[in-house]
Amino acid sequence: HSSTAAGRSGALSPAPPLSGAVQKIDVNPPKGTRDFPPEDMRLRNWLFNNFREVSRLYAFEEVDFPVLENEALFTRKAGEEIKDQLYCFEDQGKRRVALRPELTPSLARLVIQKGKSVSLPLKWFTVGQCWRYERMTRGRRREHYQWNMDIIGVPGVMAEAELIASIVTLFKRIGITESDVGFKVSSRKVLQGVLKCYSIPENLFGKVCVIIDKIEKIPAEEIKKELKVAGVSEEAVHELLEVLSVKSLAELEERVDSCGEAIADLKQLFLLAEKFGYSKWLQFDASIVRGLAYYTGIVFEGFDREGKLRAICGGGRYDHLFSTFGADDIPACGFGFGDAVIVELLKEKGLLPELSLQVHNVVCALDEDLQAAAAMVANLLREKGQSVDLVLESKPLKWVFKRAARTNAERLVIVGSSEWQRGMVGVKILSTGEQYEIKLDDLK
Ligand SMILES: Nc1ccc(Br)nc1
Repeated sequence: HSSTAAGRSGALSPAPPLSGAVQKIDVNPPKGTRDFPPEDMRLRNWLFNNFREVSRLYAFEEVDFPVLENEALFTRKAGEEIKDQLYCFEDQGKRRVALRPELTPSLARLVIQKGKSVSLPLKWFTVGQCWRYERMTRGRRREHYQWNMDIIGVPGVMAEAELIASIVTLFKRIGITESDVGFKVSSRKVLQGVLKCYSIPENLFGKVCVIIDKIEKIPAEEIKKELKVAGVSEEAVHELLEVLSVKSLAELEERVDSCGEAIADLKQLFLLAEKFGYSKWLQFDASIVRGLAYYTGIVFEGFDREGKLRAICGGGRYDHLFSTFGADDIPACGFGFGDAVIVELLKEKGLLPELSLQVHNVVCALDEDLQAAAAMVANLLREKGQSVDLVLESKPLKWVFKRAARTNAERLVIVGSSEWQRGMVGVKILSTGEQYEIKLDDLK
């Protein structure tokens, strides 16, 4: 809304074209993006307030970053979809910039920027909009909001256990139980072990994980071909795919002796899950790798047990992200929790909350020259912390009653001239219909 003098006086506002034929703008938001009209915004605020409350319970500090970042933050060379779909452009200063597709690189950038001025461990959270440029052929969204929680500076799996605990807390708060969702958990150290066994160079690790993450999305032959093109030997490819189909930690222990570290981490995590009281939510699943190149250890994703939806959330350990930005490495882990799949799940489970506009008072003047008096009454109530929907034009009482019903007002405060002369106002309690007069000073 223009608050400049020009806006008020209209001095600079353009004159309507003489022809009167004004081309109607497209009132829809850009392709792949959403508006949040009041009802949708109430649901979003309800969800985000739960994100924030859980973050507070776990003593995480809120941080935020620009949605626009230097493109270099995301130009990893591991063939990730997130890179292929980067929403990037050259700005008017000829800088290569991008709308962030995820939040972790921004977080790492800020941690490096803060350097020695922050003491570890850091526990930071943010809720931010993330973008991708998806060819509209697939008609998917190009933006979503993610809740991110990250623990920076803790090498042990207590950090991952704490992060998963926070997500369990969130699920419980919104009515989701372990019969609705679970977490598939694995460790990328399993793959690292295999690659080492077959002396595949370390620098292929990220790329191999990104390819393997597509295992349920593209045929195995395609996976094998991409791995071979990436430089993985035939026998290593075979062993990789074998390992991914292992069904239990015990079986993994038997099969691959190079997974010692992975198994130790996973055993520790399942033990901690027991202590945290959420072991029923977890299951080992060797095929879980996640599609981000920078994970290096435990990885996990929240899934719906009916198998109808995409992953609800996902995360893991990323101990070398900082060195890819030219800084000293700091052990780190975190997760992202999107705002879309969870709403689909709540719909499926009939758990969407009923959220309506709630107003304490509708205040109206019975005639034009009492508008100022009505404004005084509104001000008095607002100073007492009460919400007031002040009727801003003279309207028939019938209109006011309808308005009060639509805003679920608790009561109607009517300013009429005879009452006002006596320092009184009329009150109608809308739930009971009870009606009475009250001295202005006694209005609370
Ligand atoms: N990374 C990303 C960004 C935006 C959407 Br929608 N999905 C994934």
